[in-house]
Amino acid sequence: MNMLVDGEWRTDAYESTNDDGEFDRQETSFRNWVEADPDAEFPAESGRYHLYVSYACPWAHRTLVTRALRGLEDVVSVDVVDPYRAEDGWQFTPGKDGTTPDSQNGFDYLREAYVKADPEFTGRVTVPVLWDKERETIVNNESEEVMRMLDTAFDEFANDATLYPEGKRDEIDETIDAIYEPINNGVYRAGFAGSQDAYENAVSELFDALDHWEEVLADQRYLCGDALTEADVCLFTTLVRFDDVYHTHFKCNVRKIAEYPNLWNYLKELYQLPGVSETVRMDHIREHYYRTHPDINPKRIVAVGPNHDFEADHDRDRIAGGPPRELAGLSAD
Ligand SMILES: N[C@@H](CCC(=O)N[C@@H](CS)C(=O)NCC(=O)O)C(=O)O
Repeated sequence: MNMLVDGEWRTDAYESTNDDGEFDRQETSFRNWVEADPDAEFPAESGRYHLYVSYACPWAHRTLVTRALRGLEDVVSVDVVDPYRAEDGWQFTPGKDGTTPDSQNGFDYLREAYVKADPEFTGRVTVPVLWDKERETIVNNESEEVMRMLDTAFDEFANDATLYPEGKRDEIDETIDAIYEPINNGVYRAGFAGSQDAYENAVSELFDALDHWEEVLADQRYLCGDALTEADVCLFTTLVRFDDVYHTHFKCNVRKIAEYPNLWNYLKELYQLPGVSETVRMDHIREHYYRTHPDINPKRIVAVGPNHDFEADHDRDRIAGGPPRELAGLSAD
């Protein structure tokens, strides 16, 4: 695998599975916070912060969905890397459909932004990255924290559709934690497993968790009750990729999401919220996964199905609750 070591790009640097063949996800390293306080080190301001993302990445996708749901498109800018991550890591390939140049630094590779932020940086070069245009540095590259900052620090510039309402915060945090290991990271633990046991454990935990949430969603609108929250954003970005890539490429093939009536309708409802469909680029998702992991898919052939219609009607209005008023009135198209 490829990473930076003391600011130098290395292609032979680390093992991502442990001795039992289990996938180990590394900790991210830039952990500063944007705050709604003009005296903070990183104060929330319109036009000051920038996201580097890949449309392929479920972690980066959380930040894009939050930005869309809070109406922050004109407040926080975005650049999009090439979905295909080759030897040199995430790359800017303007001209390829759906990608952008690096509008902030003019770099060819995302790793250059990491080195600019820390010339001695050691670690993986991951998306998402929240970049501060004023200090010219990385604020944070941990998706859960970037999502939280977009949702809570920018209220002055955002709509009122908070995804982290007071009174629900503990439950939201607990739910985000509860779905992380078996579901969000579980698909990776299955896909990158280096042993049969590690794979089977991951898959069985994954489908137990999906079965559980399928039941919860039978008579509850969202993961934490009547109101849409950050926990739903976190589940959404895994569910929307599931049948196209995790089911086949990561061998998570006990069931498809489309075979779970409640999860499937819930997924369609979230997809149809204003601004969300624009954040879903299935071409980038497919290309990234099928081409970027040659140890799993050596011929790099990109699977073409299943072409779900996420715009099809959903049945979630049968359950109490619904999207926040700010979003309910807007049409998805
Ligand atoms: N914990 C991080 C994980 C981010 C992450 O692993 N992103 C992947 C893309 S899906 C990445 O950039 N991987 C590059 C690499 O590992 O070299 C977060 O949630 O932000």
